[in-house]
Amino acid sequence: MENEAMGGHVMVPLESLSLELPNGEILVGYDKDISSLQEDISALRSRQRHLDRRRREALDKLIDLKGSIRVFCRVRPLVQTNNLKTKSPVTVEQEKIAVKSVGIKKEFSVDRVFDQESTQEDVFQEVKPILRSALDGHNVCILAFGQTGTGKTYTMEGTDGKLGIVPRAIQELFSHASEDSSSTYSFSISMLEVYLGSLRDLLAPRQPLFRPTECSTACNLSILATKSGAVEVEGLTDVSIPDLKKANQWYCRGRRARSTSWTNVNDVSSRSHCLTRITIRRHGATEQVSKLWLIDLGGSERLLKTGASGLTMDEGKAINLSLSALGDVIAALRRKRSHVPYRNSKLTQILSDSLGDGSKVLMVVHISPSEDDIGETVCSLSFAKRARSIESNRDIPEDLKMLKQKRIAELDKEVCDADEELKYLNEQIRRADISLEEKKKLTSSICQVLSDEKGSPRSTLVVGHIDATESPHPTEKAKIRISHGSVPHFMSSTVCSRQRHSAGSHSVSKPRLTKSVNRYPAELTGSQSFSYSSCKNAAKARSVAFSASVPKMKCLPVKSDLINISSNSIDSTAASAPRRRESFVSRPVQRAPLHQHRRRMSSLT
Ligand SMILES: Nc1ncnc2c1ncn2[C@@H]1O[C@H](COP(=O)(O)OP(=O)(O)OP(=O)(O)O)[C@@H](O)[C@H]1O
Repeated sequence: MENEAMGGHVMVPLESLSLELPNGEILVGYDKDISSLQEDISALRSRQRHLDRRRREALDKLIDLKGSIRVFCRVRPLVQTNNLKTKSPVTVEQEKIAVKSVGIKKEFSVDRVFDQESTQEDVFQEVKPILRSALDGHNVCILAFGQTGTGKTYTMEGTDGKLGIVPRAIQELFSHASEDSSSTYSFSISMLEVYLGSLRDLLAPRQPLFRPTECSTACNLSILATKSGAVEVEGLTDVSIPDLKKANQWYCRGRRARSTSWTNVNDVSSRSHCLTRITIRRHGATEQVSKLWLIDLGGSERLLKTGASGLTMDEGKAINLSLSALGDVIAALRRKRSHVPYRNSKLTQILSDSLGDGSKVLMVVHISPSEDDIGETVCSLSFAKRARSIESNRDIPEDLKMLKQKRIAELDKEVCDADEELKYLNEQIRRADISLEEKKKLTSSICQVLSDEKGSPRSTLVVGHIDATESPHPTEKAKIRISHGSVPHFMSSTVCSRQRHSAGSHSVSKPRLTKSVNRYPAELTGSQSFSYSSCKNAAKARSVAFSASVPKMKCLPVKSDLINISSNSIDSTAASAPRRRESFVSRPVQRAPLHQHRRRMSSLT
């Protein structure tokens, strides 16, 4: 009987596995399989490291070319309170905003304009690349700036169903971390508010409500700078966020703490800066730590309002001071000045290690399209112009501009291609790791069975389960469940079999077609199998070139708790798939005794 499926179980000839049997005989195939698999994984990992390095370099160049301090402008839709009858003085193009009204005619250039119809998704797509920089180890700052009511909180936090940058960024970080098999990441979150020049920890254990003028210890945090230049807020709560759910819970809690102050203390949040910090730890050969700051700045209209008094005036002054200090710092960085005035405000002190060299800054300036707000709109755009790190395209000669655009497009493509290929490699490594694990488990199970039996090689082992209808001659006696570790009586060697075995080990068996095990055994359906040669898209096509150095692979299904080692006659999918038999069938001397064992098996059925 050729078919070794018995009682719904697939019988696996041991010559398909490479093991040292108790009698000293070596069965070739299995160990080699594991070591080849390990080699494959190591080749894939080395390709992954190489690609990741290339992607990082390209992304870094890309962001620097686009400007390490970038400025976007978002125009809020008109709201009921605006004068809807007059025509909006603001007109926009992709990178330009013109403000025209009586006595005013100004034009501003930014890196990207989001008009009134732009969605949260549109904005986030442009933010995404800078998040990769944060994951790559750079400190990153994303700031929302603008007059009160122009949509800073809408852009950063969003609303239900229209999530803003912060929740999307958190989601993106976790999603990337789960896909990247080259490193492991861990994240933690802190949230604080800068109000009237003091720092308030938004994630601190709850305390009785207090008025801002009566700040307790919770808002007297101080800023420390380490020798290496890193900045830390002393005593600031930093909560580890192991998963997205926990991250969102803590973020919501911080938001609530901010709005509670607002409710109870008369509009505090619109007169404070709210800072969310995600600390990213990338664990690899060395640990890399970076900070992602997501900042909802206080409303800038306070700069222009002079009629305020009392607490409102103090708040206005505080915001005025910190925003102009921020403008000074960014302008000094842009001009590459040797002295950068970080110490002029708490806000710039906290951010001093995240605005300068090696950091990436993105400022989203918010404006209102209404005629009523034209003064504040011009003011906000002037701030943006000062902050922008690169010369506007208008000041660059046409040929240089084209050259730059070309280079940006090339780098963009390089990053995208590398990303796609990395995704593909990650998946391959994940699958190969699963296969390796399964193989190791199988080996140890087989060793267990063999050592239990002391000195008698078995011809076949049942290591999986198949549909009973596909098992032509089920014989209960012939089953060996590896998990039980027990061996049926018929599997024990007899005097005859031992004689045959010793005779056979000296003779060359006739070439008989044996059921070989796939290198990556178990239920190899088309969708589960993977190889470079099956690549369909560009990234996959590139992998084909690489496949010359990496052997083709097939994988185990993730959920397989029973390993179905298929035989040709049982698994038609596997039968049609290319098999790697050479490691098993080309050693007749080693197969001989097993071949004879199979004959004995056949006679039992
Ligand atoms: N792009 C937009 N699309 C739809 N609604 C928006 C948009 N921008 C802002 N809004 C709405 O305008 C209102 C004011 O927005 P938001 O509170 O975000 O402004 P803000 O700049 O954060 O104000 P503050 O400085 O007082 O915190 C909100 O109701 C918000 O939902």
